[in-house]
Amino acid sequence: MSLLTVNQLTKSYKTGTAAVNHVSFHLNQGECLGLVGESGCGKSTLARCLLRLEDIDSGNIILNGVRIEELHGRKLQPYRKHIQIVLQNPSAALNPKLRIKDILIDPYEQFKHELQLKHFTVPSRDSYVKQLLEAVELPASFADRYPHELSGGQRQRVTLARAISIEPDLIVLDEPTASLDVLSQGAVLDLLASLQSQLALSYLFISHDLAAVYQMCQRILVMKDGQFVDQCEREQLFHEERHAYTKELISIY
Ligand SMILES: Nc1ncnc2c1ncn2[C@@H]1O[C@H](COP(=O)(O)OP(=O)(O)OP(=O)(O)O)[C@@H](O)[C@H]1O
Repeated sequence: MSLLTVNQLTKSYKTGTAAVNHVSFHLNQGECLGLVGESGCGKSTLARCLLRLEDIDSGNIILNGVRIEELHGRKLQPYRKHIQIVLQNPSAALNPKLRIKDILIDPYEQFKHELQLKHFTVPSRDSYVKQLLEAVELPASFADRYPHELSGGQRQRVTLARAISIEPDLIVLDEPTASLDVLSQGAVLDLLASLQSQLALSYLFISHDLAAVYQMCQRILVMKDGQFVDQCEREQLFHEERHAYTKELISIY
């Protein structure tokens, strides 16, 4: 079943041509959909449009059967809890002045009146934070630390814990392992896969790293200059009939 359907989405900035240009795709419930393309092709812009962090020029974004592209403010709020995002740089994503426990409780505080959690329970704030840290394989004692007291890989686990805390349907992973060393990258990818099955999550997995995309995703979209030039099932990624641009990306990585 389609969780997210995007029709002819276009977004341009005042400074140039369309960063995302008439893009259409769907993402199924439980799927990990890959999005690859070189720097500047429009991946993050598309991600921000899906999160409604940007207004779009035209097109539709349909989430769980509801058109959300024109919703604003309080009307958009109920849909925000269905999509979360994890960004490349966990240091920038975490407020340095807050302890990890306060960072992790924040989305819950924001949405608690409309949440129906199936996996986590909230008998107390401490217990909930402990469950979240456990889910991303961090010690409970990290609750009292500040972000700068964690390694890059541990900080990325905290951003993941925050993203899963309200059990969204979809997480947009925008280069989630790009700032990590190779060992941490592998560990975070394994964790993402295990969280996906435990929490029945769907992912839009944006990455330069074709090996990671191949490992994680069932289907792959290839973007160039704001448009999709190719798409395929995972098994077809290295096939001869791929678009010349896909082959170029494969040859680089
Ligand atoms: N806020 C903005 N104002 C003006 N132009 C922007 C803005 N954000 C992005 N762009 C432009 O839109 C295009 C797409 O950028 P975007 O960040 O979406 O690419 P990307 O594929 O995510 O790149 P990367 O992999 O390097 O993050 C680029 O030409 C970029 O310069």
